[in-house]
Amino acid sequence: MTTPHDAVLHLQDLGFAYPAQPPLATRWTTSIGAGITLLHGDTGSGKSTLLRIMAGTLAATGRLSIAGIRLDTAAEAYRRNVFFIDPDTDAFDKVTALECSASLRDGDTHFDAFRWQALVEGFALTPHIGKPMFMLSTGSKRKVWLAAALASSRPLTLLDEPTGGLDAASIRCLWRTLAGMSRESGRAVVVASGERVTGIPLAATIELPLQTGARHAQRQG
Ligand SMILES: Nc1ncnc2c1ncn2[C@@H]1O[C@H](COP(=O)(O)OP(=O)(O)OP(=O)(O)O)[C@@H](O)[C@H]1O
Repeated sequence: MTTPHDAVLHLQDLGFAYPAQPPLATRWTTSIGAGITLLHGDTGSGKSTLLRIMAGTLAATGRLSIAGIRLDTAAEAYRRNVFFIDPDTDAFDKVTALECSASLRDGDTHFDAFRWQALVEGFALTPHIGKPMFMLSTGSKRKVWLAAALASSRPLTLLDEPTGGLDAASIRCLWRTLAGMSRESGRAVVVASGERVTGIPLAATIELPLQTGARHAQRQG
């Protein structure tokens, strides 16, 4: 089990509820270590909400830290350590896929340009890379974000339903890449999915809904 000491992301006493709704988390403490962690639950169980909280874009009670950097005291540094794109965003609609990719790697000094290129080819994105994002299909947009996410060197990458809208060949490319990344030290990837993930080694699985007051709720694999 990942301890706070070897955690990439540590959550301490996390609490969150939408107004007039039951809490999604109550004093939840857990550590997410290197490798692939599956955040698994049915529709509406809170996967996207928890990803936004982990990304530091949705406020919750409790304490979050990445590699020791706390969100409450060093928000900018914390967010620089996370790669997260809300799949519903229209923030990149006016730029081309290539410009979007450049903006997503901005400030990421160890961005892996070779892996990015391999992913662009593996996702068959090459014919679309010069098009404005608003012209791309849901699946192609997701591929642009995934290529940037998987080539990023940020310690924490958050992927929300990454297979949504992807063709079978791209899904195979995604899992192959994630399987390779599962062995990278100091790099944590959280995959939120309503489907179980088989065929790649998982460091841990977090099941939603969370147990009230759960401590280290995840189980291995
Ligand atoms: N802005 C909001 N205000 C109030 N309730 C919300 C808001 N966003 C989500 N919810 C509710 O919170 C719960 C969790 O939503 P969330 O989108 O996090 O779940 P999810 O597991 O990602 O679902 P899906 O698999 O459908 O994407 C749902 O009941 C949803 O209706």
